[in-house]
Formats: sequence, structure tokens, C-alpha cells
Amino acid sequence: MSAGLKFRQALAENQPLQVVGTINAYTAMMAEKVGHKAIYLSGAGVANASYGLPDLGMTSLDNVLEDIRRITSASDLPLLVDADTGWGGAFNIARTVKEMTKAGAAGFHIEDQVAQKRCGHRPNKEIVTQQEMVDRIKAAVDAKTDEHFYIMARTDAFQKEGLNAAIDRAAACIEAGADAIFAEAVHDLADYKAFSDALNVPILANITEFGQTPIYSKTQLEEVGVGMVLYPLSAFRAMNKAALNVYNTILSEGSQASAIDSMQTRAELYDFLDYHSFENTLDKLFQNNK
Ligand SMILES: C[C@](O)(C(=O)O)[C@H](CC(=O)O)C(=O)O
Ligand SMILES: [Mg+2]
Repeated sequence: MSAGLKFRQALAENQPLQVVGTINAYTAMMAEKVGHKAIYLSGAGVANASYGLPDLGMTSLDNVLEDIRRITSASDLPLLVDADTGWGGAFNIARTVKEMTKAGAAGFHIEDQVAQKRCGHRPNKEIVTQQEMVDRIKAAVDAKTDEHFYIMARTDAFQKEGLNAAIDRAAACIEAGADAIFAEAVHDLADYKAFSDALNVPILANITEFGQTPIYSKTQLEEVGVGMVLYPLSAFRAMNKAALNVYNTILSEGSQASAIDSMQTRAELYDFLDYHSFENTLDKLFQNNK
């Protein structure tokens, strides 16, 4: 079954579908093992975690592909990928679809910000015209090599142009073949409801922390018709805080002892990695060589 089809199946079976950010292969394995059904590679995550860069459109398609491959090699869960603005014009967007499909992604979201993009929850975002965004979606749909590859149109228009203009844009993207709408930086539940009432495809709510959107629960979002809930950087933020505490503790206390409780144990790490079955294989091989 293709990754795209797996994603569609997960969506059909889970309403709303929770999509959790996994910034690397190992966190994807943990998300899978605890029972999540879909995972996400954040553009901010690639920029921040893999390259130490801000989320300002500075990473390349190849940078993101590398992280996709690492994650899809380690986990069978369908992976939704942040494609930012698609890395250029129609031919670049076509390459993005084809290369991400080859790398094992289930689908992507492409947004209507200008190439010099910002995080969706920052002020002063600039967006391209509705026509240019529709052209981005058409280029993506036309380039599909797997009919199930999931194409999500993200609109950042809410901030600058308001609810109705954002819904109009979303409708035009659906007309052009988008499978779903990512309503970025929406604040109120009533606004999510307006999107889902007006549009006949799943709506994604981005419940990223410390941004424009309150931390609505899955139940609250389900009640207003949201089809997917995204937690793009939640685990990443928690990992960062834990790591910072360890670095500070080692420096200030001369030992990591007081931070041990915040750590995953060796046994837990090995469990997620299935370490012992690898070691057993090695032991058997070693015996045979004796
Ligand atoms: C979803 C997002 O595009 C991402 O790259 O993860 C970001 C998340 C964030 O910065 O909190 C966005 O919303 O722009
Ligand atoms: Mg992003």
C-alpha cells in the first residue's frame, strides 16, 4: 500500500486524525510504537533541528528530502511533509511532488506565502495572489506519480485578508484539486467551523504552541468539523527544554545526577530500537564463526 493511501485510510478511520510532528527517525519510531496513526515533518523542524536555521524559507528541497528518507526508513506510519512554498515555480513544485513521493512521503502541504516566507504565526506575512496559489496547486496535482499522494493547500490569508477571503482561496484550491485545507493561524473555533461548513474537504487545525491559535482539544475541534489536528513541534519543544536543563545542570552542579529523572533510560531506548533482537542476531553470527 502506498504511503498516500495509508494516510487516506488513517484519515477515514480517525476523526479527527491527530498528526504528530517527528523531527527525526527515532521520534517517529516512538510515535508509532505508542499508537499514533500519522506523523509530520515540520519545515520549521528541519530548519531549526537539522540545520540550526530559523523558519524563513532557507532550507532546500534536498535538505527536507534527506529528513523524509530517514524517517520513512524507520517508521511505517504515513508521513505528511511541510513543503513550504514548494521551492519555486511550476516545474520546481512538480519535482517536489515527485521527489517527496520517491522518498516515501504520504503527502505534503504547500502554502500561499511569498518565497521569502515566515512562520505562519508571525506578523507581517506576505501572500501571493489567489491565481498564483491556484497555479501552485495545479502544478502539484498534475505532477502526481501516485494518485493517492495527499495534496494539502495551506492558506496564510486569514491574517491579512480575513476569514471570507481565506475561505474563497481555499475553495479555489479545492477546485484546482487540493485534497484538504490547512487553515493557518486561525484563532477561534467559530472560524474553523466556518471553514468546515463552507468547504467539502477535510480541514487541518495547526495546534502549535505559543502561536496565534489557542490549545484547543481534539474534542473541541471535532465539534466544529475539523478533520485533522496537527502538533508540529510539540515533542521538539519538550525535547529542547529537557536538553537545555541537562546542559545547565552539568555545568552548574558538576554532575547530571539531578536531571536523571528527565531522561529516557537505556532500557527504554533499546526497547524502541528493538536493540536486543539485533544483538541476538549478532551473537548467533559470532557463535557460527567460532
Ligand atoms: C506548521 C509549521 O509550518 C511548521 O513548519 O511546523 C509552523 C509551526 C510553528 O512555527 O509553530 C507554522 O505554523 O508556520
Ligand atoms: Mg512550516
